[in-house]
Amino acid sequence: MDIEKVNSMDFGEFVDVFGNVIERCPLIAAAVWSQRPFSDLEDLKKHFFAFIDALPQSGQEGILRCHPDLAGSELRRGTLTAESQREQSAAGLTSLGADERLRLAELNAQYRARFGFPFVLAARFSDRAAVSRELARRLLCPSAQELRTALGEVKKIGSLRLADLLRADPAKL
Ligand SMILES: NC(=O)N[C@H]1NC(=O)NC1=O
Repeated sequence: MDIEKVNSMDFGEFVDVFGNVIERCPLIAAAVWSQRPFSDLEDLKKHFFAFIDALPQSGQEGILRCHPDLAGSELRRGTLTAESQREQSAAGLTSLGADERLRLAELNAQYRARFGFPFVLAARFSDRAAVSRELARRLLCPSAQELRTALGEVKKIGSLRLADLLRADPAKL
């Protein structure tokens, strides 16, 4: 899909296509549509990220709370979004043993209790061992730093999803 195609989309089509660039936050795509035309993919990505950066902390935490746990109950129940399912599969989180799943569930619960939002990590840049390691490490970080790190991961996830939609090299997005 090229940028002319993106710029020609009406509101409904744009939100259908880009509504899950930021997990379960179609409002962001709805707001970005108003900024068209976009000069290129980089410009499109910048608008998604500028919206996130402009939110108050409560809104940024809200975005994090829209993310399902990694290897959590939604994965078990089969209720993840298609994108999240693919990402969690790519990191090997769909084939964890019972012990590993339990350990991740405990760490996820500790993280949520400490920060008030779920642990977010771009799973496609990771694997099952790195997810637990990173979760244990970030659990010890100061809250303000952790909010910044988590939003950085949301942006990595969004970049990869945009790259998939536009079939571009994520490094150039
Ligand atoms: N909790 C969390 O990080 N979830 C996200 N990560 C990812 O790569 N896809 C997701 O849904």
